[in-house]
Amino acid sequence: MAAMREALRLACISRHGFGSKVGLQAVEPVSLPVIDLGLLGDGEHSRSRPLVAREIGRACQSLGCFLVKNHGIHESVMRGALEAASDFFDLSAEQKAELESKDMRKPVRYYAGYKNTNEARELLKHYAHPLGDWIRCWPMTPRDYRERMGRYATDVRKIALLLMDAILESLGLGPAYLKDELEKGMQVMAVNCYLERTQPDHMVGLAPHSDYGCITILLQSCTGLHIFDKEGESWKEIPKVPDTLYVHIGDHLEVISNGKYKRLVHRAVLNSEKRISIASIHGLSMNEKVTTAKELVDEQHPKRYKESSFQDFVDFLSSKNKSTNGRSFIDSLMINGP
Ligand SMILES: O=C(O)CCC(=O)C(=O)O
Ligand SMILES: [Fe+2]
Repeated sequence: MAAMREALRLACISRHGFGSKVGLQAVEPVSLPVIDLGLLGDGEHSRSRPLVAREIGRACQSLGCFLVKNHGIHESVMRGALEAASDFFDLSAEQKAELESKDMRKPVRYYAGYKNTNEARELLKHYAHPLGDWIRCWPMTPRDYRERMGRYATDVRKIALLLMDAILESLGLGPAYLKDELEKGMQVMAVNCYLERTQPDHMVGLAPHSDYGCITILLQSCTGLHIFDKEGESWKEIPKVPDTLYVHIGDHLEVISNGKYKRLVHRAVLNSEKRISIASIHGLSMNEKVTTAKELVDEQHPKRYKESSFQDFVDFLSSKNKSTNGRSFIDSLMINGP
């Protein structure tokens, strides 16, 4: 009887839909390119650098994501960040509620999805760059949260800058392209905690979406991230590969590249254990407009996106469901519509 109910339930859930209801249907792990960052960091004249940049470009253009190894972040720093996050979510509901807000504009915000929705997710979102400006707004408890998360934030940002440099190079944009803007850019950390999957499982993780920034670097305690593979038209699971970090493309890189590199639609599902993920989102600063590189616009490739800033994204989120007709942020930027 239970098996029949399960079979019926699986048959009811659309296999490829973008719907937020995520069942237990089998989702294959995806095979991801693994980029050796050790070969990128050797300075601009390293012989391997152009090859690695090309490899990154290929990954951006095909799947829209890849893993990085030899990234230089010590295992203890990554473990420390995951533990600090876990310790924060272990605090009492009252303690966490002190940071609770529905205001998307707040630089530090706690949100418990299970309170009002069927999302079994808690989120602590905080700005992280410039770190000195924001860290004093981060949670004061657990006592070592700021130190442990701060160390990871600093390290992961270095990787983001290195990767953005290589990604822009792979687009044929000069070595100084957006260098200053990225140096001054935003880093937002979405620290997520998903409850373990229980039966009956009417709860979901995180609904399908793309991230607003240029790139997202994700650290996870166990599997639960799915990406939408456009070619296979199916969801695929991101494996957890020891010592690697996972990277995917956000809306603003799609805009810069005039659609050559597409944002990656992804979702999170529940695991049989509590899951922590830390998504570090990197882009230009609050009021800096992101525009399509003019080098990538010509008669055959007319400009496809309007310019926008991080502030525009936050405003968009704040007005969602009021005036956006269910459209995503990137849809709202497309000159000829989605
Ligand atoms: O938990 C995950 O794996 C994904 C999190 C995510 O997509 C986000 O925070 O934007
Ligand atoms: Fe995301």
